[in-house]
Amino acid sequence: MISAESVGWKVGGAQILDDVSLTVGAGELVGIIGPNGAGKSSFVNILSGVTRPSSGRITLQDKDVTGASATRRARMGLARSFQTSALFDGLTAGENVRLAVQAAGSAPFSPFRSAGSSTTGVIDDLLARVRMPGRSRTPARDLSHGDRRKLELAMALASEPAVLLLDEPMAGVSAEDVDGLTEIIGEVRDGGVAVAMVEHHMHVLLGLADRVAVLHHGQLLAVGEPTEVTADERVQQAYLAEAL
Ligand SMILES: Nc1ncnc2c1ncn2[C@@H]1O[C@H](COP(=O)(O)OP(=O)(O)OP(=O)(O)O)[C@@H](O)[C@H]1O
Repeated sequence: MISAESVGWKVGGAQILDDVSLTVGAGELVGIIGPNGAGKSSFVNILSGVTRPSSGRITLQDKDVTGASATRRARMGLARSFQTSALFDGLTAGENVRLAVQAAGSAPFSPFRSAGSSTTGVIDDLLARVRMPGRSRTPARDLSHGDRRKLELAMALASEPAVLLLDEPMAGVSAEDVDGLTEIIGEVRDGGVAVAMVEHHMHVLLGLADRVAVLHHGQLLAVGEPTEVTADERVQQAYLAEAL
């Protein structure tokens, strides 16, 4: 679904990413781990089109998108969530999702268009998918941190993406909400979406991911099934001993 081939990224003489290759297939969840500053967010930015790589190639659904903007990639089926919140606090949960649904729709985007009944149905479905039924009228600013992350997920799912990139979706979330988010993300993957996810909650990621990719100093140190990767001595030395 999405593929990075020998991706490199240089900034001001610093080699942030070096020869990184990784593919995420439909219905697969690949966890991206690595110490702080390893290049995980930079890699997600390159996959999503926020940053152009200095070398290498990105393909999305078998099409070369290396030079394509984030907007174009979104139209081609890619959605992402950010480390920081992207919600409109002054709007309700339902209104936030409605904006995402309308932005994803084929009709010209108008945030001022009133919600049609079909859009309302889609909004309710999306809120139900993220375990927030009946929260449509709650102002976003009144939601718990965990519910905010779920709402962001609902908004990312509004475009019915083929590929979903998640950058620390559980950062700062309570243990109870971590369980809920884990279930939701697992269901998204089981629905056939290719999911790539950066996450510091190691036990969650190792339990959820089909494969794990370890970045270290901008290079791909290892990639494989969670048990394989955690048993890798180089990975343990580089990272896991301190993280687990
Ligand atoms: N726009 C930029 N210009 C210069 N250096 C950058 C830029 N973006 C990232 N870096 C550097 O690239 C390295 C990797 O950063 P990145 O945020 O991708 O790491 P990370 O693995 O996501 O870290 P964390 O786990 O702390 O979020 C860091 O040394 C960072 O300072």
